[in-house]
Amino acid sequence: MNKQPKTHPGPRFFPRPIDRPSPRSIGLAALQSLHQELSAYPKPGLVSPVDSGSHSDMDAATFFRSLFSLRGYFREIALAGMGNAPFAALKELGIAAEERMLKATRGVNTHRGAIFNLGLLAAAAGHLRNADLSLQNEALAVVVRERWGEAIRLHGTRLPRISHGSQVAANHGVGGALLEASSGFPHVFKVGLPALQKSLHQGADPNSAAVQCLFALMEVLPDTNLLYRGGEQGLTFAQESARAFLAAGGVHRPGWQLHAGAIHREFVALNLSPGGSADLLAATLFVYRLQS
Ligand SMILES: CC(C)(COP(=O)(O)OP(=O)(O)OC[C@H]1O[C@@H](n2cnc3c(N)ncnc32)[C@H](O[C@H]2O[C@H](COP(=O)(O)OP(=O)(O)OP(=O)(O)O)[C@@H](O)[C@H]2O)[C@@H]1O)[C@@H](O)C(=O)NCCC(=O)NCCS
Ligand SMILES: Nc1ncnc2[nH]cnc12
Repeated sequence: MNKQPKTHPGPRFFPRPIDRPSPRSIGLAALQSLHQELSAYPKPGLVSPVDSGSHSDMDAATFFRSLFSLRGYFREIALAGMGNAPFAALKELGIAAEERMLKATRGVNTHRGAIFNLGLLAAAAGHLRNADLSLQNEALAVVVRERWGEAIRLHGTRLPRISHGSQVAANHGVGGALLEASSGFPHVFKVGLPALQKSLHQGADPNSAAVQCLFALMEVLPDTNLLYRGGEQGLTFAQESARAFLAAGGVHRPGWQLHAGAIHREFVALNLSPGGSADLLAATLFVYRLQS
């Protein structure tokens, strides 16, 4: 009999897992990403270990306490994603994490956006791991959009109209965190990730690449924190500052820290803070870690 060499039946039959992160490693990656976002400097108007930017009610220590309170949450929500949990179950975990965060910070909102954004991405990572599917390309985005997108939209219509985000939605007609999540984090996958990867590829160190990524997000994101504090004028100012920084070469220009530092001081003088962009920077760093 003519013996044929054994061939691999191909990916259709054995979707070869490229990456199978455990819930524990997903949780760790989320915390590391939030820590990396906090440490990045200079970031316009935002809190870092160097200063509190435009925030009088919090500093880096507040963020560390907040991070400590979230240490079990991302692992738990990844596990829920592995168990194919519906959005209602994820929401319960998110609300409980928000309560722990507010207790740890004595009522200051440090990580509400991150609990929501990175929580959904962690659940998506758990879901893909359970199905033995790769996390590469836009797989995480597709899971969030297709599994939970509709429920997130519905959740948004039922929220009490008291949050800053919902006031901005009513006054300026932008969708903020809810629209970003329900549509599968387009700013993370189409803006943040390419900017981070390109900057690293061009030789930037991790801190500089994170700052470059933040400016790329700020240039285009309808950031509800900027709109809440500065109205349309504040958002436009922030987007134009980011555009000018990037057009001048961003972090790839020698001495870029002086330019970024000057923008930081302008934001502080105007009491502006791009909190939504900072959250999406953390979400981008998280996706990058999961895919690396
Ligand atoms: C669904 C919720 C997250 C509620 O969202 P909503 O839009 O109603 O409102 P906010 O309470 O304003 O929170 C949304 C936060 O999301 C971040 N964000 C802003 N723009 C965008 C964007 N375009 N895309 C993605 N994310 C965005 C941002 O987070 C950062 O800002 C927070 C600080 O904000 P604030 O309290 O307004 O503080 P200051 O500017 O300092 O105000 P003052 O000092 O002047 O008072 C900080 O947390 C950053 O992370 C937005 O603020 C949610 O509440 C909800 O439903 N939660 C329960 C469900 C859940 O979490 N589930 C998780 C698993 S599914
Ligand atoms: N570093 C930071 N400073 C202020 N608000 C934020 N929201 C998320 N990260 C932040």
